Amino acid sequence: MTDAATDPATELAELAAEIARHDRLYHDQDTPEIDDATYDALVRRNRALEAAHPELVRGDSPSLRVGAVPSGRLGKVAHAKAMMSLENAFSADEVREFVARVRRFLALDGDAPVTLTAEPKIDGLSCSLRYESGRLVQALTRGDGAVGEDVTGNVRTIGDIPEQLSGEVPAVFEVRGEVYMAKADFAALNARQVEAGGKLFANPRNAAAGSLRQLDAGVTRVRPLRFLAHGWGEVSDLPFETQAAVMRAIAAWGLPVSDMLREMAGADAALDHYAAIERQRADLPYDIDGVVYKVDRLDWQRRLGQVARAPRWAIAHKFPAERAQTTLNAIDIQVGRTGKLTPVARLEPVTVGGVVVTNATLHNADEIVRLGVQPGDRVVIQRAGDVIPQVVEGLYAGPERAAWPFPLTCPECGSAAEREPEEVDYRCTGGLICPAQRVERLIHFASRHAFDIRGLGLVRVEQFFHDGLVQSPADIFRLRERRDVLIARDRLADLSVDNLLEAIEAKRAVPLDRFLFALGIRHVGAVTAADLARRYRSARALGAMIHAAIRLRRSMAAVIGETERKFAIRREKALVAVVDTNGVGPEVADALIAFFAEPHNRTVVFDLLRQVAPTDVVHETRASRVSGKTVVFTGKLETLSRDEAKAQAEALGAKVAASVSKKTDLVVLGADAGSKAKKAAELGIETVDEAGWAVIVAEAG
Ligand SMILES: NC(=O)c1ccc[n+]([C@@H]2O[C@H](COP(=O)([O-])OP(=O)(O)OC[C@H]3O[C@@H](n4cnc5c(N)ncnc54)[C@H](O)[C@@H]3O)[C@@H](O)[C@H]2O)c1
Ligand SMILES: [Zn+2]
Repeated sequence: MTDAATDPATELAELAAEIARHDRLYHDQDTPEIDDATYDALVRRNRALEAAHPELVRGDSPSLRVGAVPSGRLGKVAHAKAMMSLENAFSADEVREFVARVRRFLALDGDAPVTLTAEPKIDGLSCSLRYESGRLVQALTRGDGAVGEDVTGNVRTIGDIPEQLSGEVPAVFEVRGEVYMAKADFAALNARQVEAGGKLFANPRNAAAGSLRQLDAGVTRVRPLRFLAHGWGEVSDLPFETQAAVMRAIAAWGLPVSDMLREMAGADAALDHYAAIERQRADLPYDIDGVVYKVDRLDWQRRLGQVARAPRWAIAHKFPAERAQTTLNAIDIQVGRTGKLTPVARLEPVTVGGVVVTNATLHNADEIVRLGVQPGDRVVIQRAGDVIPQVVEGLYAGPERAAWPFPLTCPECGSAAEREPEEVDYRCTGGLICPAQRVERLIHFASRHAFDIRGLGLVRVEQFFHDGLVQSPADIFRLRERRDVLIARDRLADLSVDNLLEAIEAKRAVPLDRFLFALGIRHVGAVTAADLARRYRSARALGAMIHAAIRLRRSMAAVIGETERKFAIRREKALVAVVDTNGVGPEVADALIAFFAEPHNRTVVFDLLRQVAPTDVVHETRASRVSGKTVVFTGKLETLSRDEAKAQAEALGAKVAASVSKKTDLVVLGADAGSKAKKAAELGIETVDEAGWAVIVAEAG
């Protein structure tokens, strides 16, 4: 992923892909790459963007999904009834609001209480056990909620789960609950793994998931897994009226149910039980991360129904973070894959909630100023569950002092670190040479809208990078000199080596806009690259403009009394005038020139220019009805791909936008055009169908 473009639609697309990737790593592969706090921050960002731009909510939005599609070697089976997730509450007020929402939804009057069940939220993985005539016939993991993995054989090795239920069990009854590992068993398992030189598990949840989802049930058998029931799926018959009554029946049939499950009248009683469970938390034999409340009456549950990924009649009340004091020993800067600089606090080790903490995040430069912290200070840190610890308070009380100087160069590559006026994060500008960013940039470079080198995707770029074959874009074009090395590698067959080299050769001449876009300059997306290419037409003309802009940028200095922010804005304005291109505003101009002002980047670009020649833009855009206008395509086009339609519009001098707004001049409606068509009608914007568009293209001079 690149950070070249930041319009909300692009960001939502990137978030959808990024969150889906972490869902796969966490839920499917049991190997999360990021901690839960970082993950939760992505989810929150996504929600905030969706709330601000409801029209941009994607079909594959993370807010509409549960877990991840199983990809492993275990058999996949569709759930008879979807398995859902839970909404979260983080405070007593949010719990009261949940109950108030239930009352409003059901239009309950008076103050008759809403009875809730309350029970611990166990940190394990969801499993659905299907009993037919009381016999266990199938066990499935949650998967993506619609399709789970068949773990029947594995589940049969778990002592808590009976083969045969006793008593009057409905003909079909799916018990749902949590497979988990007790804390002591987890510690013992990891100790055994150390001795055997095996893989260590990060936490009990991870160990439980890894142990249950084994191809060989023999492995599962020797892993100490447990089970607690907390609900049900498909049932042939449910002769009960409340959640609590069903849970009592499940217990009577022989399955474990939490002994802390209670029925409570109203939010306040439930909150008391929450406090009681929290007091016992540390002494419980298993990890819990909150308390789950459910509306007790089943007829009300049915009326309340569900939203996209969770029922309306239940909520998980998460435990708050835990805090401790310690000494801040040092502040280090970490560089992310997109060049973001994150300050990390190195701490005197301290135990918080049973875990030894040595690092905590400080988020960004502003946060350091806000906390007023410096190395040597006492600080308060906080962690919640598996969440990354953070510094939440500085305890320095001495005389006033200057803020800790945030480094203005990237610790990985020495390039300048810059921050835009409206942004909190500093970023490394050495995109093409910074080791922290290079793999991402190379993937972007070869991707479809950039150089479009077939066969050079993520996997190969990563291999080539780690093998030292490709460190910069120009190296890609030197691969032909390394044909022997490529062939000698066991991972590539001759034919595919030659196909790849051919695909690379074909790109020695590439349109100027693609060349520019491929550099992955912040804010220079495909559209901006095309604008610039059309304006300057040749790499030489573009280079001359950039050269002039860099000189101007160097010669500008802040005037007395001017803040950093004001100066940055004044500088951006001046650069916009030099760049002088429709569609290029201050942010883009600044990013573009900052990129080329960095000597390392210029070296990489010149090196690349020895290998490839960007082709000049020769075609004038044709005069047409839509020249200078903004066009939006929506729905499914029959005769054109989206890319081709966009190219046509651009060739006619039009600008293509992703969403309909007051600035839109024309909306082209494909089949099944949905909300955008409606919006166009509301705003009174001209629309044409695909045939109408073809006429406009044909008419153009
Ligand atoms: N670090 C990462 O990369 C990463 C990636 C994905 C998800 N996550 C983490 O996973 C969590 C989200 O996962 P989720 O969607 O499964 O939600 P969740 O685990 O927070 O809550 C839903 C689940 O709770 C379980 N549960 C436990 N006790 C229950 C009870 N008494 N009644 C009902 N259900 C009970 C059920 O299995 C249910 O599916 C977040 O905490 C997130 O941070 C982390
Ligand atoms: Zn760097």
